[in-house]
Parts: sequence; structure tokens; C-alpha cells
Amino acid sequence: MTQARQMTALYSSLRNRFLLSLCAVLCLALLALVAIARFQIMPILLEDEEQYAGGELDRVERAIGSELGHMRRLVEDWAFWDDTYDFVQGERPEYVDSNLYESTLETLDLDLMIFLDAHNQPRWVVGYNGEGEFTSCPGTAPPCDWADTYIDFLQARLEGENEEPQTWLLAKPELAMATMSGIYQSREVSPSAGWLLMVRPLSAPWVEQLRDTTGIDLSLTSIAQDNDVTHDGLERISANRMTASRTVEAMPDDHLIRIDTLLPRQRYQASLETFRFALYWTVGVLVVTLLVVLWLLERIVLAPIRQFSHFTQRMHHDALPPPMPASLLKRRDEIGTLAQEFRNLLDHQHQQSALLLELSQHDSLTGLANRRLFDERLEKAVHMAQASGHEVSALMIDIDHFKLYNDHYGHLAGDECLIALAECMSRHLGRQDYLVARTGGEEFSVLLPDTSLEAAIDHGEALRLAIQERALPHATSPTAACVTVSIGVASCHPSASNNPTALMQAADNALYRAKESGRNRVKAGAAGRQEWTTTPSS
Ligand SMILES: Nc1nc2c(ncn2[C@@H]2O[C@H](COP(=O)(O)OP(=O)(O)OP(=O)(O)O)[C@@H](O)[C@H]2O)c(=O)[nH]1
Repeated sequence: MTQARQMTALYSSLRNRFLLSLCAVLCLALLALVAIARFQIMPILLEDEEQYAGGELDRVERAIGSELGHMRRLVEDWAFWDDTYDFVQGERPEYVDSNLYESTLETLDLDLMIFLDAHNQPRWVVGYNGEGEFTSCPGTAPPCDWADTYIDFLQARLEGENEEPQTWLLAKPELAMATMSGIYQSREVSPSAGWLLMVRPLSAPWVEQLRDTTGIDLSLTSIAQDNDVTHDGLERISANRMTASRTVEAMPDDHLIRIDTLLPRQRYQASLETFRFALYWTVGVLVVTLLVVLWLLERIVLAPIRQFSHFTQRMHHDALPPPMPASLLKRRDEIGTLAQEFRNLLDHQHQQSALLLELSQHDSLTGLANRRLFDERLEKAVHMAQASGHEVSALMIDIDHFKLYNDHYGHLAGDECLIALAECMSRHLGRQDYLVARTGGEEFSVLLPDTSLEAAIDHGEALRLAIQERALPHATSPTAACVTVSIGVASCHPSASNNPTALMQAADNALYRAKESGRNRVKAGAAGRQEWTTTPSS
């Protein structure tokens, strides 16, 4: 239960709510960034990587095409040579010894050269057989019968009677480049005397050279063609490496050559790194921005509100209301206006309270303290007297025959008489610590703290005389021709266990006796005592 209340209090705090809200905004922003990265940026980076891989495979293809171009020019050099032209027609028997020896193939980086005559029949075959042995024969008789496959292939190509030089990639019986040209005279336009086929193996050193030329880690493989299976593709094998494959057409028709490349993913990684860098900075800037917003919020709004709230709490709890913090009043913003208005409201409330207090503690006719205030002060004075060891005294004053005064002069005149007597009492007993109160219609009481009975009697007597000397006419008074008062005086001694009621009761008794014994006089007594002191009437 307490924990739940603490949680509620935590959540109720403006600062915590702002913190939570801003954290939620930050999380949403981060989620949005992650979503953008996942669904917008990453696909672009991966597509770019695929384009890069495609470009690299294009380069490999172009490099192979360039090699085929070289082969084609090589075969043309030999096919458009008069010696070759004569040789395939059965002339120049020295052609073989002069040109078709082993080092020629090595120099030209060839595996095989086949010369066909005009009837597409083998005129000469020179090359390395499957075991790498050099053979040179007129036709396909052993030991050159290993070249039958190529001759069949060549003859099949010639069925179309395409006399243009042609180049192919061979997937069988070994990976190779093949190029073929008709054999012509070099200077004159003449019909083809036969055909020349050159085969260059795509050997490991050749592939190695291709790797060096292109700078791409690649390999070539012969595969059987299967329409249902695609061999093209890209596979990301690690964060830094990927393989990209593509098939190219080759002979025979049911075969393909697959180019496999192992490519670095630097480009992707670099883009990713850049993106991450931007992302981290964005997140950092976002966090810093939120912290700054929080700090500003705390400084500009929350701290002053807290200060204001603290002030109102203290106002409620402290006995002495604290002043409104100056820092709040100095502000020129909404909080400053609120503080100033609040202070104005407080001032107004204090004034109203003071007015109410004044009204509740004073008599509206004479302006003297009323019974409520008199009783409060009396209570405090008696307790203080007991604590300090001093006496406290009280006078009870009653106008003599005031009914007759009213009856004779009228009620308004009676009021004026009450006001005049009140002024007289205030003037004579207006000491700071004395309190003169109107405690009844025509009855007054005076509280005299730290005053002995004797001194109180003196004050009472002086007051009685002063009123008499004021000489307010009272034509119908049986006592005197002017307004007079009777006064009862009492005091309580600190040694006696007196209370305010007992003190006033004693004063009332004394007043009663003053009235009884002829009015216009002062009678005195002490609370809780039997002996009385009577002042003679003047
Ligand atoms: N004008 C006026 N008269 C008041 C006021 N309050 C009380 N009185 C009058 O004061 C008179 C008091 O009369 P009583 O209690 O009979 O006493 P008294 O006539 O003074 O006679 P003693 O006290 O025995 O000398 C009444 O007539 C009240 O109407 C007031 O505020 N104004």
C-alpha cells in the first residue's frame, strides 16, 4: 500500500512525469531510427552491394571477352597467312617443322591447333593430349585421336558455313577458350582453303593471371545446364566477405561455365559504418537535446513551481507566514505574474482577516475592546501573572442610573454618553498594557496586568473622579447632577490559585457593593479572599 502510494507520488511529480514523457519520446525516436535503418537504409545498402557484385562480375566477363578477342586476332594472324593457306592445300611440307613444334604452343599459350582442309577434313592436329604429352599428326590417327572431340565440335560448327572468325568458351572436355577462322590468302580475295581452330586452356595459371588482371578473387567451373536451377546469385558469407556467381554460355550447349567470385564487403561495411556513425551522433544529439530540454524545464519551470509550492506549504504549516520568495516576484514571466497575483491576493486576505479580527474583537459604538478580546487577554494575563509572580487586577465599571439617563435624554444621547465615557476611560487608562473594554450595554471592564490591588484602587478612584469632573449632565440621577459611575476593583494574588472567572466575579461583587452602598464610588476585593477594601466615596 505504502509502496503504491510512493509510486503514485513519484509519478505525480511534474519532473518525473516530464522525465518519463521525454524518455518515452526518446525511445520512440530511437525506434523510428531503427525502423528507418531496417526498412529504408539497409535495403539501399544491400541493393548497392548487389550492384557492386554485378559490376565485378561484368568486369570478369569483360576480361574473359578481351582474352577471347586476343585469341581471335591470334587465329586471324595464322589463318590469313599464305604459308598456312598453302599448307592446308597439301603444299609446303616444311610448314610443320618450321611452325608447329612444341615451343610454338607454349609461346602462344595454346593446347591445341587443328587445321582442316577445304572439305572440312583434318589436315593437321598439333597439341597436348590429356596426359600433357605433345602430339603432332596429320589427321586424327593415333596418337592424335584424343582430338576427335574437338574435330567433331569444329565440324558441327562448320555446318552453318559461317566464315566469320568465331570464338567460344568450352566447358568440355576441359575448360578452354576456342576460336576458329577460315584460312585465306593474305593479299588476295580467295575462297577459304580450310579452317584453323585454336584452343587455349583456362588453366590454373591462366585463371591466376585473370585474378591479377582484374584484382578479383575468382574461379571458373564447368557445370551441366539445368533449366530448373539457377546458378547466378549472391551469398553473404560473413560480415566482410560474400560470394557472387554468374553463369556464361559455353560449348557444348548443354553446359555452362560458372564464374564464382569472392568479394570483399568493404563498400557495404564502409556505408554501414558511416550510417552507424551518423546514427550514433543523431542519438547522441537527441539525448543531449532532451537533457538540455529537461535542464531548461527544471530551471525555468519546475524549480520555480517547486519553490512556489514549498512557499504555500510553509504558509499553511508555519505559525508565522513566510514572505513570498523574491526570486519569484522578480520574474517577468507567467510564473512571476502568478506569484505577484498570489501575493496581492494574500495581502488582500490579510487585510480582510485583520478587519474581521478588528470587528470581532472591538465594540462598534465606542471602538473599545469587546468582551471576547477582554476575556482572551484576561486569561493570558492571569496565567502570565501566575508564572511571573506578579499581581493582576481588574476594574468593573457601571454607569449609575443609565436607564434614567436614556429615558430622559433619549437613546441616541445615551450612545453619545457611552462614547464620551469610553474616551475618558481610554485617556486615563490608555497605557500600553492596560485594556479598556465595553463588556456590557453600560458596563465597562479594565484589565490591569502587573498591577497591585492598591494601585488598581487608585486607578479606579482617579477614573471615577475624572468621569465626575467630565460633568456630563444627568438631570434625573438620584446620585448626582452629572453622570457618575460605580467601580468594583479586584485583583488576584499569584500565591492564590485563582482563575479569570474568580477575578471577574470578585470585581463584580465589589461593583455590586459599590452600587449597594450608594453608587458613585469604588469598592474593592481580592479574588478568593474574604477581606474587602473599600475606598470612601468622594
Ligand atoms: N443608549 C444606550 N443605552 C443602553 C445601551 N446598552 C444598554 N443600555 C441601557 O442601559 C440601561 C441599563 O439599566 P439598568 O440595568 O436598569 O441599570 P441602571 O439604570 O444604570 O441602574 P443602576 O445600574 O442600578 O445604577 C438600560 O436602560 C439599557 O437600555 C446602549 O448601547 N445604548
